[in-house]
Amino acid sequence: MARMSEPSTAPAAPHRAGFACFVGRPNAGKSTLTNALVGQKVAITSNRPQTTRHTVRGIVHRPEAQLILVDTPGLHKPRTLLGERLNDVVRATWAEVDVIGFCLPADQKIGPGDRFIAKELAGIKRTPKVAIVTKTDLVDSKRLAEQLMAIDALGRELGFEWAEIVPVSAVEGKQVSLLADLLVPLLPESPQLYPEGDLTDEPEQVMVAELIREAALEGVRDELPHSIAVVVEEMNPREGRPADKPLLDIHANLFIERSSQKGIVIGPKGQRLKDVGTKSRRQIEALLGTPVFLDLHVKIAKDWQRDPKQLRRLGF
Ligand SMILES: Nc1nc2c(ncn2[C@@H]2O[C@H](COP(=O)(O)OP(=O)(O)OP(=O)(O)O)[C@@H](O)[C@H]2O)c(=O)[nH]1
Repeated sequence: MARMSEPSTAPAAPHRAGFACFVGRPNAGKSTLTNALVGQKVAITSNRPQTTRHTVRGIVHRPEAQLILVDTPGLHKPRTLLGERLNDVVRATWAEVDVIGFCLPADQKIGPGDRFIAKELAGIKRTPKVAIVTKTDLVDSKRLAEQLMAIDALGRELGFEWAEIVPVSAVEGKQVSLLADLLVPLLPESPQLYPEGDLTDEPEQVMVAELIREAALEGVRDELPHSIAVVVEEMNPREGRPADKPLLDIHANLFIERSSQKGIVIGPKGQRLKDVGTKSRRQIEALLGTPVFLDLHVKIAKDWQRDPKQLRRLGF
């Protein structure tokens, strides 16, 4: 039966936009859920804990809302001063977002690691907290019901109430879009914060560019102290690769200021540039956890340091 479209007299719901971050102990399924929500691989997943080393954002675009997902590194029991500082960074991220999603795997009892995080969450009063039971495909409904009740009890025990408790399976795509539906009303009224079509703000590209720049500067820092800029133009998974043998194509330009610097960067018979490519490729592979094909070109952007337009293009 076709639905008649009638001119709407009700005022349009206000557009909402804001930030959400998923927290939870290692392996709770945060990255997989981010990818499922955004509908494209943006974060780094693996079955080893702690692969998410830096903030990765994915953006869910809807006509009425924009949900920006921030993936924070995990909070850990601090054993060192550095550990404490890192936790400060994590807490600062939590306090800045509009909603926090606390991921708890359905197939594991709430443990000390979860309690540690939940206690921290209790200290962040103003931000709404949504409990997300992940990996529901791994358990039966009885176990799921037990987990939902345990989570409800945990909130009460710590003196706060979950804005929502949502079971999802990112792998089966179950309730993933419902989760987005429930997160959106918790965001502030706001116009779009990112242009349509931006799936991530690509912090990975920035880090990749930085690794290439570091490798390119090695040994020539004195000759070319600040004259090298690197821009990652494209970063795409190679099509047609088997799932267990992915390859990431990265196209990057290495900008120098003058043609006289070209020889230094490229080296005799191109050997230096080759070494820079090999070295940075290894580091990029270690960072992203995937094999990489790196296509590196040297370009001249005349006096880019003095040209505001060029500087902006080069990401400064
Ligand atoms: N069966 C099932 N497995 C899942 C689901 N979501 C995640 N996993 C698996 O759980 C493991 C951890 O998932 P990640 O998304 O990397 O977990 P994370 O919380 O981001 O982990 P860290 O980066 O270590 O903090 C991976 O092996 C995923 O494939 C799910 O919905 N169902």
